[in-house]
Order: sequence, then structure tokens, then C-alpha cells
Amino acid sequence: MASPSLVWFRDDLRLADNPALHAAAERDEPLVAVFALDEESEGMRLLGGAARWWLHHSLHSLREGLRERGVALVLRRGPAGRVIEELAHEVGAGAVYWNRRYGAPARAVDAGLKSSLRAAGMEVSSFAASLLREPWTVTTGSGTHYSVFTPFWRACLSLPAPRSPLTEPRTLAGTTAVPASDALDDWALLPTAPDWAGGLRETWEPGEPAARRRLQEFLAEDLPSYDRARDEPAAGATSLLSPRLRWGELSPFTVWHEAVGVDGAGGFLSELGWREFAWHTLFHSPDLATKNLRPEFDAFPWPPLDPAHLDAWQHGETGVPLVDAGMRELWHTGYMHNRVRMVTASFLIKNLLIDWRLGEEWFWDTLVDADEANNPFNWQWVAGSGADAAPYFRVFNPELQAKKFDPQNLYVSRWAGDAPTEPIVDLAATRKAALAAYDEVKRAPRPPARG
Ligand SMILES: Cc1cc2nc3c(=O)[nH]c(=O)nc-3n(C[C@H](O)[C@H](O)[C@H](O)COP(=O)(O)OP(=O)(O)OC[C@H]3O[C@@H](n4cnc5c(N)ncnc54)[C@H](O)[C@@H]3O)c2cc1C
Repeated sequence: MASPSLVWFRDDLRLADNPALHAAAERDEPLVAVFALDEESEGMRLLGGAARWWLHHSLHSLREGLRERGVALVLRRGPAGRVIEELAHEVGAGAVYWNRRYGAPARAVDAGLKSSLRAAGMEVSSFAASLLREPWTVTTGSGTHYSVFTPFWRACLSLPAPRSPLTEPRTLAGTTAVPASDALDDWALLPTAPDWAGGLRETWEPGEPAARRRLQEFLAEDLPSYDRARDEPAAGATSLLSPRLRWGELSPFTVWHEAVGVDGAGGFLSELGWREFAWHTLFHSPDLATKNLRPEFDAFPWPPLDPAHLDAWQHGETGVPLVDAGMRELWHTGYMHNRVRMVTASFLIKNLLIDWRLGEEWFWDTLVDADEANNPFNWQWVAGSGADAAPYFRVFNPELQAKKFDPQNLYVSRWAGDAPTEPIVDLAATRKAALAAYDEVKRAPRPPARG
């Protein structure tokens, strides 16, 4: 009698270079594919609105890809530990496969499930698929996690090359009886009242086939000028792969091996390194979204929140053109260029003196690439509370940044041509106040390191 293989898709919505799927294909038993929408397991961070939009479309694409190969994608909702265990028993699975996740709540679910399924006699295997290096494999000489990027990345580069990507399984076979599935539309991942996703639809095509096309286009057209133009928001010189990597429509191994042979790819590859560094940091400091990595920042004297300032920042009404352009790009497309992310984040924290956690939450809700490592990691980096080689209090001057990186005003006029131009705060005075607040942090007694 057949003992199906159950493949549990998570942040790896792809068929190519998917080790869990590959293992199932090799096992040569009928396949059951499942995605569980888990909004209940303890500590699991609920997806933001833009991420839910992306997930809906990416699942739709994955389901089509599997269907063309004779496999149905089963959708179930609920705490993943229970959902997957029930399904495994329901189909009489002989083996259950998944690719690893690195946040603490997800790891707790996976560990619990692994032991209960194994206790029930099933084979369970998990695979490395979302990071080039497993977080426990890159350590300093004394066995600790790197807290600074440059030595971290040097250590990564000194290791043997990342493994080659696996090809998509040539044949897959589904089970004859397909388990019951939720309807994707019933999950209501798309906004309806109001439908604010028009700009997202104009901008993106989620799903593995489109992700592969974008990668090829980037390699041929943009990578050669990446180092020169990557900081200019109007240049369109970056890869736009972040949501594709976030949802695993592309594996970092594929991106790495496609780019590594191209002349001048080092700068681009080191950005993949930052992605790795953020995830490794989350693995070692699971409270990254809520706790300052540098505990001395707990003493930062945040003034009482001015909700009107937060609202003006969120909606691109600060009167600072580059900030407003970025926030409007984000609102419309679910994306913002990296240079502008740094400027808008710095403005919120250092000029409006609003706690970085509130900015992180807004980005979490509005970015299509929001993920639990890169978003808080980068917010902490800008705040100065995170992993930084020279942890000094960097205050980006949005006017100078605009002159330097958008000298012809192309980006600002595209996104904020009609925005107010009277800043809601005095940039020089607020910068001074922020530096004074930082001095208080420096004077406070130094607590022990965290993480
Ligand atoms: C405040 C703030 C919040 C951010 N939040 C996120 C987030 O939630 N998710 C996210 O993927 N990135 C985040 N970033 C990092 C970066 O802005 C985006 O990854 C990048 O803009 C995506 O565009 P791209 O794919 O064209 O990047 P490219 O320049 O083409 O880079 C290639 C890939 O490298 C990775 N990468 C690039 N820059 C960084 C970086 N600074 N840190 C980590 N990985 C990086 C991304 O996976 C990206 O797709 C944030 C940055 C800031 C300053």
C-alpha cells in the first residue's frame, strides 16, 4: 500500500531548488503538498496587509505549477503543528518533508511536530533552502555569532561555495484521493473594502515563473550598472528580488550561482550577505523586533508620542520631499528603494524622535518583502541600537541625501510632486535634540550585552 510523502510548503513557494520537494520526488511515492496558514501558534507574527496580498497570488501560482504536474496543493488553516499532524495521519504519510525556518516560534512548532511524527513512525526530514549558510555554521573563533557584518561576510566567503541549486523534479505524482482543502479565496488574504491593492497589482507579478524572469532580466540588464547606480532611487538599478526571496519563489542558491560568474557582481552578492546576516542575527536574538540589540539603548529618552507626526510620516505628509516620496512609493507599491528606506527610517527616529518599533510595524504592514529578520534588523541598524561596525548615531540629512542620490529630482517628482514642502519639524533643531538624547544613552550605566 502507498505511504505518501507529505511536503509542507512555507516560505519556499517554488518548485526549483526546493530540497523538500526534491526528497519527496526521489522517494517515489505519491505526493501530498500542503500550505498551512498559521495565525494561532504561540508567538507567530501575523502577516501584514501587503504580505497577505503577495501570499495569495504566490499560492495561486504555486497551486497552478503543482496542478500542471498532477499534484494538488492542499490549503489548511490553523496552528501548523496540529494541522500538519492531522493531515499526515489522514493521508497515512510515510514521510514528511519541509525546508527550515529560523524564527523562534516557527522553530518551536517544527521541533514539536518532528518529534510527534517520528514517534508515530513517520520519516521526517528538514532541509536548508532559504539561507546560503545555516545560522549555526558561521561563528567567530570563540564560537559566538558575529555582531559585525564585514568579518561575518568574510567568514562566509572563506567557506566552500554554496551548494549548487537542485533542478525541478522532472516527474511528480499526486495521490488518487485528494485531501480536502480550503478555498484560497476563503482565506480573505486580499483587501476588499477598500481594495487598496491597485498599485501592487500594477507593480508586481508574484509567483515563481515571474521571479525567474525578473532574475534573468536583472542579470542581463541591470547587474552591470548595479554598483554605480544602486543608491539612486530613480535609476531602477536594483534587482527587485526581495519579495521573491522573502516568499522563496527563488532560492538564494539559484540567485548566487546565476550571479557569481558575472563581472562586478561582488556588491550585489554582498547584499545577499546582508540578508544572511539579518537572519543569522534573528536566529541568535529572537526578540529582534521588540528588543534593542544593544541594551544600552533601553535608556533612550523617547518623548511622548505625537500621533499627528506619526500619521504624517506614514502618509507622506511631512513636508520633507524625499521622505514623502518614499512613504508614498511604499503606500502605492508595497516597496521602497533601500536608500530611501534608510532616509525615511532615520527621519522617523531621529527627527521625529519616534521609537523605531513603530516604524518597523508600519513597514511590516505595508512592505511586500516584509520579513521577520530583515525588517527589524534594518530598523535597528538605522536606529543605532543594532548590529553596526561603528555604532555612532548616524542622522541622515534628507535634503543632502536628495541632492546626492536624486540630483535631478526624478524620484521626488514622480512620487511626491504635489506633496507639501514645509517640513513639520525643523531638521537642524530636531537633529540636535536627537544627538542630545543619544548623549544620555552614552552616559547611562552600560547593561550586559543581549543575545
Ligand atoms: C528600515 C529598513 C527596512 C527594511 N526592511 C526589509 C524587509 O522587511 N525585507 C527585506 O527583504 N529587506 C528589507 N530592507 C533591506 C532592503 O531595503 C531591501 O532588501 C531592498 O531594498 C530590496 O530591494 P532589491 O531586491 O531591489 O535589492 P537589491 O539591492 O537588488 O539586493 C539584492 C537582495 O539583497 C537583499 N538585501 C539588499 N539590501 C539588504 C539589506 N540592507 N538588508 C538585508 N538584505 C538586503 C535583499 O534580499 C535583496 O533582494 C530594509 C531596509 C531598511 C533600511
